[in-house]
Amino acid sequence: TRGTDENIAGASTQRPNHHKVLILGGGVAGVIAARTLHSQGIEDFVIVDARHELGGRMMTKSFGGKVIEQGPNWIQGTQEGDGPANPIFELANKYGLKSQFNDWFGSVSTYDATGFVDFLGTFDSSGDGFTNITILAGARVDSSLVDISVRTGYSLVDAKSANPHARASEYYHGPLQFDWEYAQTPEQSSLIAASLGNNFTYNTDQGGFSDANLMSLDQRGFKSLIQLEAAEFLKPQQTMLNATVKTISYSKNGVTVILKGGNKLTADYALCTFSLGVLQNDDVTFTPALPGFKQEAIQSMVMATYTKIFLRFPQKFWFDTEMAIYADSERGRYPVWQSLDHPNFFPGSGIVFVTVTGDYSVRIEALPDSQVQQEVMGVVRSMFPNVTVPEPTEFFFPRWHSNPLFRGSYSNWPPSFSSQHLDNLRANVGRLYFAGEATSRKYFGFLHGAYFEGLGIAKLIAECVKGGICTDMEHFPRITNARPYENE
Ligand SMILES: Cc1cc2nc3c(=O)[nH]c(=O)nc-3n(C[C@H](O)[C@H](O)[C@H](O)COP(=O)(O)OP(=O)(O)OC[C@H]3O[C@@H](n4cnc5c(N)ncnc54)[C@H](O)[C@@H]3O)c2cc1C
Repeated sequence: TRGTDENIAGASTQRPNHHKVLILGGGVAGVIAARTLHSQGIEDFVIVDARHELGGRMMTKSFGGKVIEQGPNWIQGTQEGDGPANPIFELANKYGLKSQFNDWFGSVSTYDATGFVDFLGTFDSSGDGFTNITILAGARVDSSLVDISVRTGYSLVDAKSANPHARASEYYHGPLQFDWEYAQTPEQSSLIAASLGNNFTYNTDQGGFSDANLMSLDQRGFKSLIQLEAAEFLKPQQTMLNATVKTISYSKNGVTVILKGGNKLTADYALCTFSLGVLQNDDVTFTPALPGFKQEAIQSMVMATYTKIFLRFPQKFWFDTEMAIYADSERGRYPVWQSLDHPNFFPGSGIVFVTVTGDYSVRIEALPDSQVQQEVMGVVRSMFPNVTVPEPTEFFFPRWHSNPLFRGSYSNWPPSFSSQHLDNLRANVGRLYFAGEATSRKYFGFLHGAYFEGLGIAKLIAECVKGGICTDMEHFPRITNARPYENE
């Protein structure tokens, strides 16, 4: 139990309190930042994390005799030929991660409140608007037009979802694979950022990796790839686990961090990789308060929530496809189902899970488990009216939005967030730097976004540490309108 808040008190003699660099947070961004410093010959750093292990949102759970993923599950975009590779895919190959291609579009059954109803025709045609909406977004970027919401974009390309079947299809994989990917609605999301984000990851013509989604089934957990990578270079004194940061003081000369329990760490530089949600919720106090441009950026990006609800039954009674869509009259009500009791995944496990997102996730987190279970079972029974469905033997869902170490699952870019806001979200303040999935302009929301940000920002810090040029990252003190609202 190295480095708990309690035992650090007596550890001041064992470990120095001053370092060249403090890496706050040991998720993908933090571990890759540490590896980057190490590869630049900088060893005087320590990763500080509140949890008992590295990996951050890559978090597992034992459920129904299997190790299941509470957080990320898929390598989104892999590699085509010798094109650019998703670095998470490269780590998966390096560590022999057990994974399986997940057929999101070709292995789908469709249901509504009356039971099985074949609306695959509607589902397939809901993908047709995809090209149109990304073309629309690209044209707006080329002409420097302002951003609009994905909903406005859908309407402009005439991809209007008029009934529950169409709305459930849109939720799952409408033109931009919507809520199920972005964890918020088309109304809440930026057309430009969602379109470009999709292309940079999935579209090989636009520099993307591939359109494949590889699902981790590894019983060491998806997290094992980042933990194994860390084990290759980290020395025991370079991690401090079970250590919660309460206060970060920063200046042009250095950074001081106070942990829960009162212990103090100082450093020449610090990299904060805490989630956007943590920064938004004042879980950590900054002294001095972060400057206005930084606070506006933090509060303008959105921390969305994506919730997988797991159920285990004595035996399988459901669809034989990998996926199913349930079209409720209320959009976003228990819409996307995945069978883990499938020959490709965990046959014989009796496990199925359903995903909800955005405001619906926040809603269910406020309810007791028993009520959520009751609602979910109501849906299951309406999907399978001819089956006597028993209660599940196990039921679980994580509460990402309420978790003080995350406050949501990943960021989503709203239409009111400008490209300059992203620069401001990324920018350093004094010797305090920021990195994580939310600071990635191209790959926000993804594991590879966290990876590239950890890498890129740690390189900047390494240049500073090594005494090279250390300039402030570009930021915009004021983001202004092209035209004033009052023109008289
Ligand atoms: C439900 C869910 C599903 C997802 N699905 C996918 C997917 O399929 N594919 C994909 O590519 N991405 C997916 N993601 C996104 C992916 O998990 C993230 O982009 C990535 O893990 C973020 O890494 P990070 O290093 O930026 O942040 P984190 O992993 O959040 O790391 C930050 C660390 O800071 C620590 N911390 C926070 N506050 C404090 C504090 N006060 N003191 C000390 N430590 C603190 C945390 O414990 C954490 O370890 C999913 C995420 C979730 C939650």
